Amino acid sequence: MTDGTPKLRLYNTLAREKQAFLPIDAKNVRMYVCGPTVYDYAHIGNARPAIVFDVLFRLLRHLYGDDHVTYARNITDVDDKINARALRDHPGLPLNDAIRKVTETTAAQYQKDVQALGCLNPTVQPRATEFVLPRADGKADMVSIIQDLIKRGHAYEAEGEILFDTRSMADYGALSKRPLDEQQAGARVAVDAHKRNPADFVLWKSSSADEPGWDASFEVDGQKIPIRGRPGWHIECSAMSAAYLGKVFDIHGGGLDLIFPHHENEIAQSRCAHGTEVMANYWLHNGFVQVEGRKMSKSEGNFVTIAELLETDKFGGRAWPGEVLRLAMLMTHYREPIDFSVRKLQEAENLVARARSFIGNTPASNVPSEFLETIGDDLNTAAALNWLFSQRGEGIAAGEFRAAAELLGLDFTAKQLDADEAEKLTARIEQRLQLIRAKDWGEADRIRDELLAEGVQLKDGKDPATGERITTWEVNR
Ligand SMILES: Nc1ncnc2c1ncn2[C@@H]1O[C@H](COP(=O)(O)OP(=O)(O)OP(=O)(O)O)[C@@H](O)[C@H]1O
Ligand SMILES: [Zn+2]
Repeated sequence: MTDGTPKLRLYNTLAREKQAFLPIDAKNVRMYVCGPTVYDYAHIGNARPAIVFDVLFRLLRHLYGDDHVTYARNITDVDDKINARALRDHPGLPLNDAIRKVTETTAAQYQKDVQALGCLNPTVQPRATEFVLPRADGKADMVSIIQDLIKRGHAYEAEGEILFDTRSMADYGALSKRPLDEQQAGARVAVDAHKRNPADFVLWKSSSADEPGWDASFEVDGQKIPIRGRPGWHIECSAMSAAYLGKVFDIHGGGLDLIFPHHENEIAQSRCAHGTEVMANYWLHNGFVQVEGRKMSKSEGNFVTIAELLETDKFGGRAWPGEVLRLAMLMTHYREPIDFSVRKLQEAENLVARARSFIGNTPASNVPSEFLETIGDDLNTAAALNWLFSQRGEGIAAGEFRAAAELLGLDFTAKQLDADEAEKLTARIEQRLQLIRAKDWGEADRIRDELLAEGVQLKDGKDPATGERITTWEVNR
């Protein structure tokens, strides 16, 4: 950074090309990422945006300074899927209590999951329900944004709903490159008879007595229309991003599936409510985690939860450490699809083991400039990791290796064992000794390699008194 300009280029979905990243304010670089809808455990697919944008957050902090980046990732805690889950799981509770139970446990589990994957906490994690009605602190809220949209002629009321009028925005569809006419062709007109245009979407919908709702009233053509209701999904992000990052900010991220309709509609709402040319300057989208060529998703039922992967033997007959999953994700460029497999995790685990034995307990020094440049080229973690591992033993110092890995959020130093871990370790060593006695060398080696990847090095020897095989261990710190 000799000329003072950060070397970062990002593929911008809005422009369909890689562009030099120039922040609006280098003293406060602002990024918003759509977070989880908290009704169920997060799966490996949901882990991908958390990891990818955590790497970008770390890189931005590296380039602009830790205190000069604001990263907001919301928690969607109002959604019809949440209501359904609350009714199913807690039929005895009043609906609001049941909903709170579902959202609080799911959100807490999500925090635990992403922390285990080495993700930093975002600067702020707003919850949608706190941004529905006008706030005492004057931060942006959904009801006021909807009212502004009505006032500016971009929204209308029909059958107890407030809808966004897509025809009122000249360049609606610019992000997904779907012209309105195309969208109209396949629309189910009969179902949406109350809409002016088939592409119009809900900003606010009325709630029945047994649905969660907020008392709001909207002024339409000089008339107050009270609607006890709930927000549409898209308006949540328009409000929370404006609340923390302002009307126009730098980066907006999420998975590829969010480009349309979610991000398209966020843009429509925010730009039309605020009268701005853009909502965010750079739109980034991660590719899918796939299983046999299909997107991992709850509705497909082809998912493994993060908790299952880390804590049970559901995937590949064993539990996997968080940094192995993280590395496995970063071995593919964020815009490419990842086919998720046991082999991929094993490959990552081998690399973790090699990195551990190389780094030992060396403290971190400087991030090598070639590594930084490669990451700065549209977050090319795959190429950067290739380069890094090819340099091991070829001149790069262990401290530089460690600094580079830390920039990706990969901690390759071994942890100290607590009592619980020590007990588990003893059991695995005993299990391995039994396998050796049974001449099952393959399985015995697998346990040794697994432990190595976790930072525990086994040493085989003989008890000098009895001549019996014994195993000692040390932690690579
Ligand atoms: N298979 C996947 N690969 C990569 N990203 C994904 C995948 N599935 C969901 N995401 C992303 O995870 C984030 C969290 O989204 P959300 O909680 O709404 O998940 P979801 O859409 O309910 O998941 P699902 O698609 O399984 O229903 C979004 O950015 C979404 O794009
Ligand atoms: Zn969003």
